[in-house]
This record gives sequence, C-alpha cells and structure tokens, in this order.
Amino acid sequence: MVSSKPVNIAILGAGSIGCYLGGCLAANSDATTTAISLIGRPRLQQQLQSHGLTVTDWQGRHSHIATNARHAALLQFHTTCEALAHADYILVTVKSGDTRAAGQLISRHGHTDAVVISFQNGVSNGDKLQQLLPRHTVLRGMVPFNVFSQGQGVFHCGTEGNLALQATTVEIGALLKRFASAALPIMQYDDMATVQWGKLVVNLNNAVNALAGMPLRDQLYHPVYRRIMARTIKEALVILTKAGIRPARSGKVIPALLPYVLALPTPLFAKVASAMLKIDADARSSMYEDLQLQRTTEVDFLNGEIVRLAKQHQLAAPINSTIVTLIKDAERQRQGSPMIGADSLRRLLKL
Ligand SMILES: NC(=O)C1=CN([C@@H]2O[C@H](COP(=O)(O)OP(=O)(O)OC[C@H]3O[C@@H](n4cnc5c(N)ncnc54)[C@H](OP(=O)(O)O)[C@@H]3O)[C@@H](O)[C@H]2O)C=CC1
Ligand SMILES: CC(C)(CO)C(=O)C(=O)O
Repeated sequence: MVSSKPVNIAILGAGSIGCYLGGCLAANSDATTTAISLIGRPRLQQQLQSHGLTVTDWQGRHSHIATNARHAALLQFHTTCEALAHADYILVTVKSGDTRAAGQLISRHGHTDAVVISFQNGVSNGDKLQQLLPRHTVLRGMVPFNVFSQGQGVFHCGTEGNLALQATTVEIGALLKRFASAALPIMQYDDMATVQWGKLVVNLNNAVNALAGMPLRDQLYHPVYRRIMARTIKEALVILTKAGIRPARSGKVIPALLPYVLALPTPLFAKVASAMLKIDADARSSMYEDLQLQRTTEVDFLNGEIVRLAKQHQLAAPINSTIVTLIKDAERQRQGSPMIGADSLRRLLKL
C-alpha cells in the first residue's frame, strides 16, 4: 500500500451498520487520507442524496456529512460494485442471508490484496466469505452496538460497546487508525469465534424483541419478556456447554451470567443493567426493523444456529425452535412485528 494514496475503504451493504460506520469514518477523515465507498440500494442512495448522511449516538455524537460534489472524493454512494476494485479494505455489512452474494461480488470485482472484514452477526459469515474468497484475507468482526435507521439519512447508535476484530498478522494499521480517530475503537481478539458466540447469545433476544414489537429498553424492563429472554438464553447456554463452546464476554456483558441477571426483580435488574449496558429509550433490534421492512430476517443464523447445534448433539431446543417458527410466520405475513403480548408469547413458548 502506498502511503501517499488515500486509504480506500469500501462498505458492502450500506444499511444501518454500513452507513453508521461509513458516516463516522467520513466525519473524522479527509479526502487526502481516506476514500469511502458505500455500496447499497437505490432506496438509501436517494435518502442520502436528498438529506446527506447524519450519524448520532447515545453519548451525543452528531455528525452530518453532505453527500454533494464537494465531498465526493471522501464519501461516495454506489449501487453497483465496481468501486470494490479500488478498495484496500472491504467491510461486509449485509445481512447474513446476503453473504454468499456479497462474497461472489467481492470475488468478481475486488482486488485479492484487499482485506475483507465481516462486521455481521452470527457465527458463520466469516467462514462463508473465506470459502468464497480463498485468496483474500478474511477477518471476522463483531458489532456490539445497536444502530437504527431513523429515515432522512439519519443513523442512530443507541447502545454502548467496542467493535471487535479477529487478531491478525496482516497489516491493518491504517484501518485501525481511522476507526480510532472516529471514536470507534476496535478491540482485537485471538479467539474471535468465542466472541461471536457470545454475541449470538445476546442476539437470541433479537427475535423476542421483534415478536414483541417494542423498544429494547421497554422489553428488558418487562418482567415477563425478561423471563422469556432468560429461558431462551439458558436453553442455548446448556446446548453450547454440551457442544464444548464457551461464549466469551466482549465488554461488560458476560453471556453465562445473563439468565441470572435477567431473572432479578425489576428494580434490582435496573441497577445491574444500567451499570452493564447503556441503552437508549428508542433502540430496537435489527430483526424488528427487518420485519417492519418486510425483509427476510437473520433468525436462521441466530436462534436457528442453536437449533442446528442441538440437533447435531441429539439435544432438544424447543424454545429457540418455536421462536424460529414464530419469526418465519411473521416474515410470511409481511405485516411487520406481530406485537405478541408478553403473556401470549410465554404461552406460545410453553413457559
Ligand atoms: N442494526 C444493528 O443494530 C446491528 C446489526 N448487526 C449486524 O450487522 C449486519 C448488517 O445489519 P444492518 O446494517 O442492520 O442491515 P441492513 O439491512 O440495514 O443493511 C444491509 C443493507 O445491505 C443491502 N444489500 C444487501 N446485499 C447487497 C448487495 N449485494 N449490494 C448492495 N447492497 C446490498 C441491503 O439491501 P436490502 O434492503 O435489499 O436487503 C441493506 O440495505 C447484520 O449481520 C446484523 O445482524 C450487528 C449489530 C447491530
Ligand atoms: C440490538 C443488538 C445490538 C443486540 O441484540 C443487535 O445486535 C441487533 O440489533 O442486531
């Protein structure tokens, strides 16, 4: 990489996470050092052309990047993938169901020197990308925080946490520096798989939140939804233990303790939770957003992963399995969140 040339970062899948990361990087860089290509759909392109890109967070971050000709060298939005050819780093931020297509596009357009980073939920996307891209360095990443698209080009990060990335001997200093300058520090982990399993355990609640159809904080402070979340996670932890997988903490949330924390009475839970995780009043899970936008969710890659692992080990996962079925029903109905009340959901899950 020639140091006088701007570092070229392509973000494949410009949605909530992609636009947020791209916006934070662009707001803290300039065109002499950095070129960012957001690759996404015409719907988002139109939004950004009309309103620019605004990134905000729970700590008061508020940056606006105009997407006009003056900023074109720093940040561009593309609806096709030719820009991948110039990328030094390709951040993959599509939903898990689109990973195969994303890998094929990188294979067709991307340079093999480009370092590919999966910033996706689930535990299988990195492997899938590496299989499709045998000549590339593919690194597994993890995004701990929630980003919600608020419309008019505004992307809001509503919870805390540091990005995680598989440790590597490949030179990625230029990328780490830009993320650090954008107040998005990246922690590197030798055993990224256990970090991803830890995040998957937390993400088991995405489906509960999408079925409930309410902000994450309201759902967490509701004792019955919290009990449902605790039982869903507990079932998964038993299966992970039998499979020899120890989900790691990445930040203040310790996966193995979650069922106990969630089982606390609400006033005590509120105290522990506020020390553990800062969360905005209006943050919602990405799966809720998928149902609202009538898209296929990632349930197969989250709760479905637990069901698959249970089968492999001749175990049962009735709670996670029913959750998968309920989400698939909601996907088919295409009417957004089914907004299942806490007691009804408890009965449906036979809890
Ligand atoms: N949102 C969140 O708070 C968090 C999300 N994550 C994870 O990050 C990943 C991304 O999630 P999120 O940002 O919410 O997802 P989004 O759906 O908001 O963004 C992905 C975007 O990529 C587009 N896309 C898909 N394939 C292509 C392609 N081939 N070319 C161009 N654009 C494409 C999608 O379009 P289309 O509309 O057609 O699908 C969509 O607009 C997921 O794995 C998610 O689980 C992790 C932590 C938090
Ligand atoms: C909400 C959060 C941060 C954790 O469940 C998430 O990962 C998502 O919405 O996909």
